[in-house]
Order: sequence, then C-alpha cells, then structure tokens
Amino acid sequence: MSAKQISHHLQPHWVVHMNRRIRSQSFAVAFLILATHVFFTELSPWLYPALAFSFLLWPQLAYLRARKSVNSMYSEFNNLIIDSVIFGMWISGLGYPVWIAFILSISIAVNLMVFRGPQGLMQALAGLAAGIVTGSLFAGLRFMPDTHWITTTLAISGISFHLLLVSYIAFTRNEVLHQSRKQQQLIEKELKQQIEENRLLQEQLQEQANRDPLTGLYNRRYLDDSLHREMARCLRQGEPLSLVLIDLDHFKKVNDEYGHSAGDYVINQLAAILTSLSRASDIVCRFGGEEFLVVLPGTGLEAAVARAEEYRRMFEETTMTIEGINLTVTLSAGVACSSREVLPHDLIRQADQALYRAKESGRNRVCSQAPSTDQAQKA
Ligand SMILES: Nc1nc2c(ncn2[C@@H]2O[C@H](COP(=O)(O)OP(=O)(O)OP(=O)(O)O)[C@@H](O)[C@H]2O)c(=O)[nH]1
Repeated sequence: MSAKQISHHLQPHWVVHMNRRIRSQSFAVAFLILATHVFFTELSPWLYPALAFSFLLWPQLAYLRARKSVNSMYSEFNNLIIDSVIFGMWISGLGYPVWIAFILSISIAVNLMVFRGPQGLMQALAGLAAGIVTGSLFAGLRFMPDTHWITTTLAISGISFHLLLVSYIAFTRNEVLHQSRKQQQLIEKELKQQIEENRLLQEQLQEQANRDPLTGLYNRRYLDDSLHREMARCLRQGEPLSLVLIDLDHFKKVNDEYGHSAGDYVINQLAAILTSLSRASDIVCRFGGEEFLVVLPGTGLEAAVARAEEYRRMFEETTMTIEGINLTVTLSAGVACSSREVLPHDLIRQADQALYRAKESGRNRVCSQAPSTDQAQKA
C-alpha cells in the first residue's frame, strides 16, 4: 500500500478537526475585521480578494492538506506555522494597525501554545517575524497604527469570540478524555475480574481433576503425581514414609443386600473417618472401588500400624443406619514403610501383600509388610 493509499485509510488526528473548526470560524471573523479596516482606511480594493484567499479559502485548503497527509498531526503543525506567516504579512502589509496586530498575534500564539507548549509560542513568534519581513518586502515600510472604532469593536469582539471558542473546545475535549478514562478504568476492572474468575475456575478444575467425585478424597491420578514427590522429599530429609492400604470386608455383600447407594454411603462413611483421623500432611485417597490408600510422610512403621489400627477400630465401631437397618462393616489394612530408596509401585505392592495377608488371616485386621514385624491384630 502506498503512502497515498495509507493516508486515505487513516483517520485525521483530532487536532486537525479541532483546528478546522477554530480556523473556519475565527478566520471568518478576522476577514470581517480586516475588510472593515481596508474599507475605512480606503486601501486598495485588490486587498479584498487577497483577504478572502487568506481568511476564507486558506482554512479549507489547510484542512484538506492535513487530512490527506500520512502524518496529519505534523501537517497540521505546519499549517499553524503558515497561519503565523500569513498573519505577519498582513500585520506589516497593513502598516501595523495596533488592534489587528494584537488579535492576530495573540490568537496564533494561543493556538501554537495549546498545540506545542512554550516551544509552540516561540514558533508562532518566528512565523510572525518571517511574515512581517516578507510583508515589508512587498508593501514597503509604513506605519498606520490607528483603526476605526468599528474595526476596534469588531477586533475586541473577535478575539473574545476566538478565546471563548478555544476554551470551549478544550473543555469538551477534557470531558471526552474524562469519560474515556472512566470507561477504560471500567474495562480494566472487568478484565481483572475475568482474570481472577478464570484463575479460580482453573484452580477448581485442577482440584476436580485430582478428586474422587463420590468421596471428595484425592484420586489415583493425584496419588501418582504426589507419592513420588513425597517419597523423594522424605528420603532427602532422612525421614520414613508409610502407606496404609485399606479394603472393605465383604463389601459385595453390602451392595447385594442393601443396594449400591447403601454401598456408596458406607464408602463415604469410611472416607470421613480416614479424613478425620489423618494429619494435614497425610494424603488420603480413594485407590480403587472399595480400596483406599493413606500416605503418611514422616511416619515409621510402628506409628503407621497404630494409625491403621485406629482407622480399623473406629470404622468397626461406627454403626450406619440404612433404611432403618443398623449396619456395621469392617475393613482390612496392609501397612508398608520405607526409609530408603524404593520405587513407589514397589512400596504399594508391599502394602498390597500385607493387605492380602490381612484378608487371608480372617479380615478386620491390620498387617504390616515384613512377616517378622507383622503386627496382625485381630479385633
Ligand atoms: N456401592 C459401590 N460399590 C462399589 C464401588 N466400587 C466397587 N464397588 C463394589 O465393591 C465390591 C468389591 O467386591 P470384591 O472385590 O468381591 O470384594 P469384597 O466383597 O469386599 O470381599 P473382600 O475384599 O474379599 O473382603 C464389588 O461388588 C463392587 O461392585 C462403588 O463406588 N460403590
């Protein structure tokens, strides 16, 4: 796309629109003021078309020039410099009429000051000086400071009109800025809220992905991730880590006799007991259908067996009422402990073997990994 094509696609800077408004209105007033001066001082009638060009046609040309430019802001700045040169030419060309010189100089100084600050003011003065020199070259040096009272009155009204117009535009612009800033703050607030909601949702999803939907305990997936990590941590810190693998006794019978939802109720009761008897650092998870695994970091075999025994006793003593029938269920547990480097699935296998022995030796009991240290405790 060429620079020319780009310029057609770009919206001119808001300053271009603002200056078009100021130029069209204030320059028309200036035309009237200077025309009355030419009329009352009986200057050459050729000055009327020159005035019309400077104050009626130029504002439109300046706007078109800035609008078509790729950098409309820069082009508009040049327009203001041209304004000041034109004003300087009229000031010296008309023989320095005081009121006219005053309104033209102050208006261009204000415009460039609004546009570019003190630097703009200096540029306005430089443009005026260049115009004055050029005007003197064409019209020679003459000095006619007086203006007719009608021209003076028009000049005072004109400059007042111009300053009020500029102030009003600045005020409306400020309002627009204020509104858009408020809107931006609202958007920012909404964005922050959305980000926070997304974060919470992500956390929830992550949590859900790690939880068993029936009991709310951690699931097998979470165990796979965390057991490895916990074992490595305990090994690093020289601490033991124990596993308690739990299985409900004759659970099939519960399902068969009381229904699947009664079975679910029993599973939930056991989950609540395991959670209530565990520490915050323990990982309680549902390992399979009616199997549970508790990871006890920093716990030796003896303490782990004692804990498993607590689970067993409390569950056995819990009477569950299902559809008016009182029911007690028991559990068997296998305990394994490691204080040296061992693979997670090997430790689970040891706990499983202990559990198998607990089942084999009559259920409702806790067995630990090594036959020599078995602490089978029948209730
Ligand atoms: N209600 C319910 N039952 C389940 C769930 N998951 C597995 N089960 C049941 O648990 C029972 C397990 O039965 P078995 O593996 O034969 O074991 P058991 O009857 O407990 O016998 P032992 O383990 O040898 O004492 C099966 O009937 C499964 O259908 C569950 O989420 N809810």
